[in-house]
Amino acid sequence: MAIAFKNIEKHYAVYARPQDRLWEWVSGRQRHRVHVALSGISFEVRSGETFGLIGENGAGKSTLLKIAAGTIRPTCGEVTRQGRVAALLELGAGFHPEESGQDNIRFMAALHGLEGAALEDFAARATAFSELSEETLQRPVKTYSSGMFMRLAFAAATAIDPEVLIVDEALSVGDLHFQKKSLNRILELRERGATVLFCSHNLYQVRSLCQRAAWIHGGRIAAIGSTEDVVTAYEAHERRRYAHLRTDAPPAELSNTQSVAPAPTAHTSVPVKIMRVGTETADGINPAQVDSFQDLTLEIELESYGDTPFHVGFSIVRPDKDNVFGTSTHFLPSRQAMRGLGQHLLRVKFPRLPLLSGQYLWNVYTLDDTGLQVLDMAELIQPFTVLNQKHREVGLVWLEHEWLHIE
Ligand SMILES: Nc1ncnc2c1ncn2[C@@H]1O[C@H](COP(=O)(O)OP(=O)(O)OP(=O)(O)O)[C@@H](O)[C@H]1O
Repeated sequence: MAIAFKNIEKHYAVYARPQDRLWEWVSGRQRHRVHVALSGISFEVRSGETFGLIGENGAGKSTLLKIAAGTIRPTCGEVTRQGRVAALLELGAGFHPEESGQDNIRFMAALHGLEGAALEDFAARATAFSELSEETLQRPVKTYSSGMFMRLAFAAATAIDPEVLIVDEALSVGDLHFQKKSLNRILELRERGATVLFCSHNLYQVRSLCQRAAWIHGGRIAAIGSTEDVVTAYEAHERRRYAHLRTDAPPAELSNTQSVAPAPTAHTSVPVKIMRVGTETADGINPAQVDSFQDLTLEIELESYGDTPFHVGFSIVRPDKDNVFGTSTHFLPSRQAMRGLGQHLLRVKFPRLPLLSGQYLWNVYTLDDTGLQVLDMAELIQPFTVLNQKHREVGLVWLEHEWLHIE
């Protein structure tokens, strides 16, 4: 066991106006309401496992991570940790804003009890990892951009080779290069046997990284167990929650090719951008209306702006976002990433498309060489209708089957 939570409760006093806190103190009469952020949380994170926390905004994930890291105390209950813990929670928490980056690194090392050669080694590794210039490292950290702050925070937190790493997804800000570097560092620590506890809204990442997960809902554990079971339960809940947004009509105009611009990611520098997604049927007739068991080809046009190795993934989804089928070049036995500056054209053939009647859309992704980090995405595009006029089966897909006559 690396972290154990036992009956954790966290209550916050919420004041309607800031001055109410003072009035309460002066008058001795309660002027706040109690917000229960966490209640009845008991579970263990096993040594060496990667454990994910998922849930809606405000569910209590960050609060639980802070309790795990010891930066806040639970109102009641107990948390125990084993091993060297590094926490990446609030950006630069624990840094002295007036001091330089370099001094802050040394201060962090001292906090971990390092001295002499060990301290120098820590400082050298953190400095190298941060990729901040000599000039930047000599400036007070209060002058840093949030990206610089993050580099320093991540570098200083992971330079101790933690046995337990606690990461809040708030840290997935910053440029793509550093995000990838941080992710690789987390994977490296994990490979060496570190325990990782992290929260994320990126369910793809949670599925790919975590052995187990917990879904926190309204401050309580709604589900805990194998990642697939927990994420599936959460997705079902999200679908029910957004059921009123369901539509039977495809959201966009039907056309057989859809340009995808500008890049829908938050990043300005997308190394491998999705330029166009199109479909083709064997008979060349309107690919926005496909018959069941007709051949269909998906065409994905990409542009790579450098030599970044990448993978490509897609999924076929229903208008309510239910995944029908998804895969990626990362799942191919060779796992060989693509690379090369310039345009790339990929074709995916679906011989005798086994989808039955209904509306479907495509999600297309470019991913890094680990298949974990999404570089660019085009979601809910290129709607198409499948008509199953020649057959009478019902459902989403036609499954291979055989009727066996027993008697
Ligand atoms: N210092 C605080 N004072 C009062 N309420 C707080 C405080 N910190 C958090 N809360 C409340 O506790 C609840 C849980 O917050 P928390 O940040 O843990 O949620 P979260 O699951 O991490 O959300 P998100 O996904 O948006 O980051 C929220 O309702 C939040 O408003």
